[in-house]
Amino acid sequence: MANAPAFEDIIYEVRGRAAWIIINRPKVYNAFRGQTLEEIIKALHLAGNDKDVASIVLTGAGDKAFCTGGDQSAHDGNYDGRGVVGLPIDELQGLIRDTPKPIIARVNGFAIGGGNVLATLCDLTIASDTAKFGQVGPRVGSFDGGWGTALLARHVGEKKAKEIWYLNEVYTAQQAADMGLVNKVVPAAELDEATTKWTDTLAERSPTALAFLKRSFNADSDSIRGISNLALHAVKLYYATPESQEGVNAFNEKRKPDFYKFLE
Ligand SMILES: CC(C)(COP(=O)(O)OP(=O)(O)OC[C@H]1O[C@@H](n2cnc3c(N)ncnc32)[C@H](O)[C@@H]1OP(=O)(O)O)[C@@H](O)C(=O)NCCC(=O)NCCSC(=O)CCC(=O)c1ccccc1C(=O)O
Repeated sequence: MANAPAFEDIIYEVRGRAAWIIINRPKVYNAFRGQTLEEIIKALHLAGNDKDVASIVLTGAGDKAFCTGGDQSAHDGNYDGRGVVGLPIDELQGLIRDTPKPIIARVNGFAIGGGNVLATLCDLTIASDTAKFGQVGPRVGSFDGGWGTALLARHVGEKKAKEIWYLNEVYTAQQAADMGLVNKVVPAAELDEATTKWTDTLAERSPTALAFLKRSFNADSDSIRGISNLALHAVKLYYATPESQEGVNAFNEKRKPDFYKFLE
């Protein structure tokens, strides 16, 4: 690939007519730090502007995780990068919607926290039968009050979205498909073949029709962008509190958080 930037946290590959963006931090279950998001943003621009690329696949390395959200070991009341909470997360989330090519989440393991939000934002989701989905915010001192709640509720309905966020259960790929969070579940061994079948089909479709369809679907839910921005600034204030820090510390210390003292 000519002039491809050097990446450390991701792998960027063009396979046929599809660009594959693979989060490559398996030791932390493909959790992201500031640099990871910067690299995904660069890769999306690269793929979006490449005339040989018809669609984009976002996935995680290995078989344990798609992405488990923010790297809790790089979270000290703020993450370690650029942006409102030390992550350019709003920029990435907006870019997933604004890139005019279809983006497929290939979910190969845990899609948790901010990783679940990334899958929620992708145009299509294909999952291995071993994948697991869930939200953890109230357990680890975080929340996504924008795309992660409002767009999720459009996919699964508001009662289910509340259950996901309030109870923090882990759902199987089939349960996620039944609730509308996943388009297709395939045996783990067939995940790449099934993903490639989709990207081959997308490569045969009219790119202009696909781009207008994507913009059209987005136009209807774009008011969530403003809510997301507001919620990001709210979460910044929350991250500065001992209550949020109790959640992060408990995860890093592998113990249950003690939130009782914060009840008002
Ligand atoms: C994913 C689990 C449920 C898996 O559980 P289990 O199978 O028991 O494995 P573990 O032993 O827990 O984990 C294995 C190994 O991986 C490490 N790890 C896992 N997840 C993370 C992580 N997120 N950060 C760092 N490290 C992680 C874990 O420590 C283990 O390492 P060892 O060295 O082997 O001990 C479970 O792991 C789990 O629940 N993980 C927590 C996930 C989490 O807390 N994620 C962060 C949520 S908050 C977030 O994502 C916000 C970031 C963000 O994008 C945002 C910010 C502000 C506003 C909006 C957003 C937004 O998301 O939109």
